[in-house]
Amino acid sequence: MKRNDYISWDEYFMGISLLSAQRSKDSHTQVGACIVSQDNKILSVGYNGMPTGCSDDEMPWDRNGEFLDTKYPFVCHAELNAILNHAAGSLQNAKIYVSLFPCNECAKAIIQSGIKEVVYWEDKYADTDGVKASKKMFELTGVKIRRYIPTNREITIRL
Ligand SMILES: Nc1nc(=O)n([C@H]2C[C@H](O)[C@@H](COP(=O)(O)O)O2)cc1CO
Ligand SMILES: [Zn+2]
Repeated sequence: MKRNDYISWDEYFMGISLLSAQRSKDSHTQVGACIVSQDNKILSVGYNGMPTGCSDDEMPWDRNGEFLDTKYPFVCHAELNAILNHAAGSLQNAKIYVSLFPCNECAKAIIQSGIKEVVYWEDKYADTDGVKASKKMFELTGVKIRRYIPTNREITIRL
């Protein structure tokens, strides 16, 4: 008989996004992204981190202070990493599952790469101009945005 308590596609891809976020060295906000084709094949994953070659131990992780003493000019967002990690092929008509709503810079990269749907977990920066700009661009370009509805399913993975 067929097993029927298997996880849904949404749970699977959001779960991978949340697991990827666990790789982040950012102590304040860990973000994960998982890009999936129209027919539900995983194309790429990413999380927020310093550019390759910029040591996690030497780069700043602060949120406040002089701009150049903070993480902001340096850190590569989860969505951009996932897009750039997709070395070959097209992201046309793909979907991106993200643990945090994309900023305006990532929104541009999402649109330009051909991704057509954004499924997000959290939108804690909804009041910022960056996120407002993202929503404007997604609306104008017909990129669908959808909040992931938590199912409260608990999965324990003992590592
Ligand atoms: N969508 C996003 N994807 C991301 O990867 N990030 C990253 C950049 C920083 O490393 C961190 C946000 O830091 P904070 O301002 O919450 O301490 O999350 C941030 C956003 C928010 O737009
Ligand atoms: Zn971003």
